[in-house]
Amino acid sequence: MIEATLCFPLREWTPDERTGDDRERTDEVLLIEKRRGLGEGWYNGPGGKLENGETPRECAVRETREEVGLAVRNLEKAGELTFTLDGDRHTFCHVYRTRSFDGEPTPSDEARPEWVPIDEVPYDRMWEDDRLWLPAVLEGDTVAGEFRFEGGEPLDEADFADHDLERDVSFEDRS
Ligand SMILES: Nc1ncnc2c1[nH]c(=O)n2[C@H]1C[C@H](O)[C@@H](COP(=O)(O)OP(=O)(O)OP(=O)(O)O)O1
Repeated sequence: MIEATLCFPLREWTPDERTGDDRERTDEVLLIEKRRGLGEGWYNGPGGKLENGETPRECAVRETREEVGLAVRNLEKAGELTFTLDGDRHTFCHVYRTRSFDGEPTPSDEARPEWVPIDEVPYDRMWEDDRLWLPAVLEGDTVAGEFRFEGGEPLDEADFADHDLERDVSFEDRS
């Protein structure tokens, strides 16, 4: 089974007096438009597969740096998601959020970053399961879930079948 991570950097959006942009204050989340690999063309958080010897937290920090050039710190564990394919466990994904980071997001070969107000997340351009668990993560809750896909590899072309989801979960493993 693949072990992977997702990281959702958050910031408070403040009105811009210079440009007169005075939309209501809201949080924004840094999403990426994936340029290659699994989920290509869809929005997601920065993240990817663990490398040898790496902890999930180290992986989330590395992937966020590699994909969008942001140095994230103080990651808070927000979710544990299992994706199954045709009844077999395919990917186990650790989800983090953070409000601590240095740098400005910049595009890479893998990803185009975009700050998005949390009430405008483009769920119609994301993995089908994201709309089920990401709102809770962006609201500060914790989640654990299993999301079942059917139809064979690759996972991003399989059909989303059903799921189980728990909120307000505590994680024994603080990785
Ligand atoms: N169903 C679903 N919803 C939301 N997010 C995901 C899924 N399935 C997934 O695999 N994912 C996430 C988990 C990972 O963050 C990415 C997939 O990682 P990938 O881009 O393949 O990993 P990298 O290590 O960056 O890839 P390569 O470097 O090997 O190209 O999607």
